Amino acid sequence: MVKQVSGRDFDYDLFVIGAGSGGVRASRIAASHGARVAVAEEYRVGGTCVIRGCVPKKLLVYGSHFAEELQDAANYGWTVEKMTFDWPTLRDAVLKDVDRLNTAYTNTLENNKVERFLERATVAGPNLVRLASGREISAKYILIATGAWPVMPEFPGSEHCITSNEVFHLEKLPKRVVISGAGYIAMEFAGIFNALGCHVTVVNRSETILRGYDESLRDRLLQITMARGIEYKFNCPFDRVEKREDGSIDVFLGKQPDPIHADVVLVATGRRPKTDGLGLENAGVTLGSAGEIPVDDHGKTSCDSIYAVGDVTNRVQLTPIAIREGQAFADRVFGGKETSVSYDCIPSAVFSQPPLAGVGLTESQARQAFGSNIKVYSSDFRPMKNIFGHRPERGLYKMIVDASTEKVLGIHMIGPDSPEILQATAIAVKAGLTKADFDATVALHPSMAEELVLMR
Ligand SMILES: Cc1cc2nc3c(=O)[nH]c(=O)nc-3n(C[C@H](O)[C@H](O)[C@H](O)COP(=O)(O)OP(=O)(O)OC[C@H]3O[C@@H](n4cnc5c(N)ncnc54)[C@H](O)[C@@H]3O)c2cc1C
Ligand SMILES: NC(=O)c1ccc[n+]([C@@H]2O[C@H](COP(=O)([O-])OP(=O)(O)OC[C@H]3O[C@@H](n4cnc5c(N)ncnc54)[C@H](O)[C@@H]3O)[C@@H](O)[C@H]2O)c1
Repeated sequence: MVKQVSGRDFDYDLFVIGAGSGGVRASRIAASHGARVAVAEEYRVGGTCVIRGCVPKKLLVYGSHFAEELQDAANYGWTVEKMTFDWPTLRDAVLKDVDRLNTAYTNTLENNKVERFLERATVAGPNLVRLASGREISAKYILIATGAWPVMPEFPGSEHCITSNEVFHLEKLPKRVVISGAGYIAMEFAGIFNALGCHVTVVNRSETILRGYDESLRDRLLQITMARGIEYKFNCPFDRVEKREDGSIDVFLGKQPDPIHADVVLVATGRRPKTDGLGLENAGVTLGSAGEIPVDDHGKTSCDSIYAVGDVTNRVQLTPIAIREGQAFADRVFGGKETSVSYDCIPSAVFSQPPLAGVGLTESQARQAFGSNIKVYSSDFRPMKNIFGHRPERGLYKMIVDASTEKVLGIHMIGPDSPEILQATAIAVKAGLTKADFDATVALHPSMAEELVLMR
């Protein structure tokens, strides 16, 4: 059933700008409700997650993790004669998979009869979109799903640095990598390059890595990655970057006279909503201080005919959220369903090595909300896999519980496979289960996940 679509007054019922996670989902669902939908994409259908984010990143994590598996293999009786790694082979295989997904997403749009314009689009009015070719198209609704873009702070020589956009295309594996930032992208690529044998230096302007994650897990990650050879420079803003004649790069930090020598400098200092030059002023939509599009609970902007979903709204920059927002928009506006997105208990993970993952309140967030009326359970253990592999690294699981109701407020973990384990656990936290519910569940032995039902 199509709601509120007034027949043929407009070229389309919905025009979506941006064919990424949110835009593709919204287009497909709106079309399935009977809407006439078009989408514009200026780069490649699939968006950040598929083309230069989650998917190629995770494949590089898998690829680099073989180093650890191969080192440990000898303990299991394997002889690995000569361990060599070829970056172009991994890079090209990953890029080929990106091509496959790009085609799959394009087919999805085609199969759902969503018209595609492979060019940049801007907003020309409340119901009008202008394509780069100059063509103007009218639509009853416009959905902005243009995502975000890497921030490159201003410092001399920034043009010699790369961002996550370029990191998937490196010609050769660098010997020395300097990474600016200590958030998701920095920690994930620090792990990838370190595992592949590069010397990695993480430079951060503060002392905090992975703000928002539980402190004990962050400390554990820091400890393990330092032992693995990653160097950290904290409270060190970039002063300038200079390129030498041999193509290598000198990174000067703060007032330190001696530079760090690098072959690649990756800047991972956050992503800004992609609204520059989008023409939103033509529809009276004003932007927030970070360049984001402010929206109400249903994704509606200050203009009744314009909605926005995903990273461009700068709420939670995660793919499953962009997808949910796109789905909820299409179901509500074109399917007549009163749906909205719940932002409570969003599970998230950092695919560092080892990975960490969390859902719900961290210990310090719970203390802020509940004072001393919380209980913290933890399991600090050495995974069987690590013992056998002669790895001293320990896993750490934490459960934060409301002392009055025994309700589990948050679960946080670092250790092998923690994102896989956390996804299932997040169901229990979202459902509001108690510590007693966990305790009543029989352990699945031997596993790392059994620690969750054995915590004291
Ligand atoms: C390196 C990296 C790793 C990540 N890893 C994860 C992860 O593991 N898990 C996770 O949940 N999230 C991850 N993310 C975040 C995730 O990719 C984003 O949250 C998600 O892609 C946002 O979806 P979106 O639809 O809002 O925007 P996008 O997917 O960015 O899509 C926006 C699209 O709009 C297009 N566009 C922009 N402006 C215009 C215009 N004017 N005209 C036409 N087209 C336009 C862009 O080209 C793009 O294709 C990662 C991000 C990065 C950068
Ligand atoms: N596994 C995942 O789910 C995943 C992976 C990658 C990215 N993402 C999403 O993409 C977003 C962007 O990732 P990110 O790592 O670029 O951002 P981030 O917000 O995670 O980290 C940014 C880092 O840069 C530092 N920083 C910020 N401004 C700076 C400046 N001007 N100079 C120096 N340092 C500065 C911050 O202190 C922080 O350490 C994330 O917030 C996340 O939502 C998710």
